[in-house]
Formats: sequence, structure tokens, C-alpha cells
Amino acid sequence: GLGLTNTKDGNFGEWYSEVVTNGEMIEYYEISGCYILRPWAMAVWEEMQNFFDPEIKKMKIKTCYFPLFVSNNVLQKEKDHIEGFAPEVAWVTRSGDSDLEVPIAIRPTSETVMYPYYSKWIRGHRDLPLKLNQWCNVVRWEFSNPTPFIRSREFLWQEGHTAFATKEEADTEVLEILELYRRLYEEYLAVPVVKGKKSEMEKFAGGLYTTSVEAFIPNTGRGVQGATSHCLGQNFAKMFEINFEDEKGEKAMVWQNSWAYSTRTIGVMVMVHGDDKGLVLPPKVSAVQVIVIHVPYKDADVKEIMSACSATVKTLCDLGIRAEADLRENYSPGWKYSHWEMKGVPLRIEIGPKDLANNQVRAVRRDNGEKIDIPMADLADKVKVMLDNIQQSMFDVAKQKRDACIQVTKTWDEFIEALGQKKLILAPWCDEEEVEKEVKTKTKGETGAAKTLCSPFEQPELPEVAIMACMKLGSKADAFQKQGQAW
Ligand SMILES: O=C1CCCN[C@@H]1CCCn1cnc2ccccc2c1=O
Repeated sequence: GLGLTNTKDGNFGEWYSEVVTNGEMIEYYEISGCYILRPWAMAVWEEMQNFFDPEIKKMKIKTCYFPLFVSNNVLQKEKDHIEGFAPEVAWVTRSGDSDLEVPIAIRPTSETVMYPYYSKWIRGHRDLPLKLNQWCNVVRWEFSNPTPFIRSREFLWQEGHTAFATKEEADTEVLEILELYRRLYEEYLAVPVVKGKKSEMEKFAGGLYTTSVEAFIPNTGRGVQGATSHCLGQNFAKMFEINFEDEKGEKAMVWQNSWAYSTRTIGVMVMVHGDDKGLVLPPKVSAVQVIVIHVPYKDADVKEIMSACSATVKTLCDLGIRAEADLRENYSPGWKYSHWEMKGVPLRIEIGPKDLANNQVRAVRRDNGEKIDIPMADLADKVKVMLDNIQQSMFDVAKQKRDACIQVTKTWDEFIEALGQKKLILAPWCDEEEVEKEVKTKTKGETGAAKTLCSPFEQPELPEVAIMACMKLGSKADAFQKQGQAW
């Protein structure tokens, strides 16, 4: 039938897989770790792009497109960067039935594709800042459990790559981009995130420091990295000889950043807001914000009801609201209610004979099921306000749930206990790599190992605090909470 067979609190993994499929966002593909992104998902991706791209254009960041393929020697150039990632690189070794002279890699990220040309294009300080972004796919041949949107062998993202004359300019941009990522999550996906700095162990090895926005999934007690904004320092400039002649005529290396968000954002949004009836989409990113459904009644004039629905859709569309009518006669209203609830449409409007007689419509919110009768005359200003309320309410509810999971711990025992309770833990933190490694071993085998997520920029009164989350361990330990000075 139409309903889900798994519940969100019952079997989260199975629930998630059903929701993205029944909600018509994802179709599973014959090659493991790859997924088909259907229009219902791509519409969310496009709404996010409609916010983000104009914002970076305001920052004078230009769109480019570099090739998908990377030569081996260039890929190996920045040792720190590639070390550890090598197993994930996919290679083209043949064309037709003949082997390639030299295997060619498919980009897992584009630093090594782009930076030889940054070196060629950047000569003097007048060539700076160089700020480019590309919207593309990348391939990482991962082996840990693939999950639609969250972890796939190919995914879509934007990757920004910028070069500056000074570190100050780079530092400033890192945080400007991070703020855009916060807005993307909080204002569009209605998902609360924590901004912070990654630990030395978790940061991008090829960079100087990494900042990120961290989301949290209460059902699993897992933190999830939402987007990253790295300052690369001068590491890549050294490797790829990206120098410029500064005002004093001296040769200087550029300071670089790179930053990305990917289709993982959609998965986080589904995990946070979805419920046992399916997807729940924030109005700002939903392809359809209002679905209008006619309720035929035995001898009522169904044509009149249908035209009232079409007129309602027109009124709403003229206001810039993404409204559609489902007037199919081969499906019952009940079937349609379940179908559009599964797809997470924020607001449903029902029109039946009674409504027509009273010159009103029945509006039903997807997020909390609230039913409201609206006079036809008030449709214009009421519906827009309702959609804004739904957007805000979805964020407030998610933030309240996330905050309820945050626990401050001051002792190892408190920490281990919180770990077992799927908490997002704030604990004092020293950021020494061996401490991080030690805790990783010490917390294995417990309810689930843990990982540092970030050291929040907004710190509670505690000294040096890092925010962590318990990660139900699948194949590898990749998330643990931790304290710093405590031991
Ligand atoms: O995050 C970002 C933001 C966008 C540009 N790239 C950086 C850093 C990517 C780190 N990374 C991640 N997986 C990889 C996998 C294979 C080879 C290299 C890499 C790799 O460098």
C-alpha cells in the first residue's frame, strides 16, 4: 500500500531508505553506492542553488568548469592532501578495448585539477584575488555503507577555490562562506547547525585549518558534517608554485581557501524533518508548496468544485506561491492525502461541496497536521503567512529537539554515560592528536565510538570546549565525544 513499513524510531536506516524512495526523491541504481536523483530531489537542489549562487556572485566569485579527469602525477603532487584518500580515487584505465597508456583519475575534488592553472594565471598582485566556483559532480569510490545523499560514490556539489594576496583576506572569506552555509541550513532547510573549527586530526590534511557547520540527527545521536570551509594556507601555493609579485616587487605565495556543500544537505534535511508518514519539506525548498485537492461528493457538481480548485491554484501562483492541483479522477481524496504527505508537501488545501457553500477552503499543515478553514477571500494573504509560519516552526522544533540532546560533561564518566544516551556532547577539549586517538580506542565497543565534530565558535562558559556526537558505529569508528584537559 501507500504507507511506510518502517518507523523513524523503529529502524532509522530502513525508514530513511523508504522515505527517500516513496517520496520519489531517489531511485536505487544498479551500481552500488550510486543513486538516481529524481525531479523531487533536484528541485530542492535548485532552490538551494537559487539562494547560494547569487550570494557568492555578490562576493565577486565567478563560475568556471574544469575537466572531470586528473593526471596521476598532478594528483600525487600534494602528498599530505592525497594521503589517506588514495583508495577512494576512481581511475579510467581503458577506452574501447585498448588500455590507456597512463591511467587517468576521475576528480574526487578539484584542487589538483585547478591549481596548475592558478599558477599560470596568477603573476602579479593585480591578478588577485582569483575567486572561482564550479557546480559539478565528484567521484569517491567509498566502501563504507552507502546512504542516499549522505554517502554515495558520485555526488553533486559546489566547490569554491579562491586565492588572495594576504592571509587576512582568506580568513575573512572562510567565515563569510561558513555564514552562507549556516543560512542555507537554518533559513532554507530549517536545520539548526553549529559553526566551529575542526580538530587537528579531523581537519583537511592538505589545509591550514577547517571550519564546518555541524548538524545533528537526534534519532541516531549522530553528528553529521553539513558543509566545510577550509583555509588552505600556502600549502598548495608551495606545491603548485602559485606566486605573485607583490607591491614591493617581491615574490610571494598566495593564500587560498576551498569550500563546498553537496547533495548531502538534502539527506540531512530528510533525516531531521521526516516522520512516519514520509518526507516533510520546508516550504522554501519544496517544488510544490501547496497541493489543492478536490473532494467530490455523491451528487455535488464535481466540475464546479474542480474549477474552484483551479481558481485557487491560479490565485496562489499569481502570488509567487508554488501551488498545484491534483484533480485526477482515478484516485480518491484519501489516497491523494497520503501520496502528497509522503512527498512532504508543506500545505494541503481541500475543497469539497461544504467548503464551496461556505466560500472557504480547508488547509492542512504537513508538519503538525493542524487543520484551518480559510475564507476564499483571505486566501492571498493567509497562505503566504502560513507557509512562513511552517518554515519558522520547522526550524524551531528541530532546534528545540537538537538542544535537548546537547549535554555538557566535565568528567570522563559523565562523558561515557552521555555517549550511551545518544547525546551531542560539549566537553572541555585540548585538541591534541594523541588524545583524540586515545579516546577513539577507549570508546570503541561502547554504545558506539565517538568523534570530535568541531570546537564551536560560540562557546559556553566552559574552557576550550569541543562539540562531539556519539556515532553509532557502522564499519569504522568515525565519531566520538571527548574531553581535553580532563585526563
Ligand atoms: O572539502 C573540500 C571543499 C571543496 C574542495 N576540496 C576540499 C577538500 C577535499 C578533501 N578530500 C576529500 N576526499 C578526497 C578523496 C580522494 C582524493 C582527495 C580527497 C580530498 O582531498
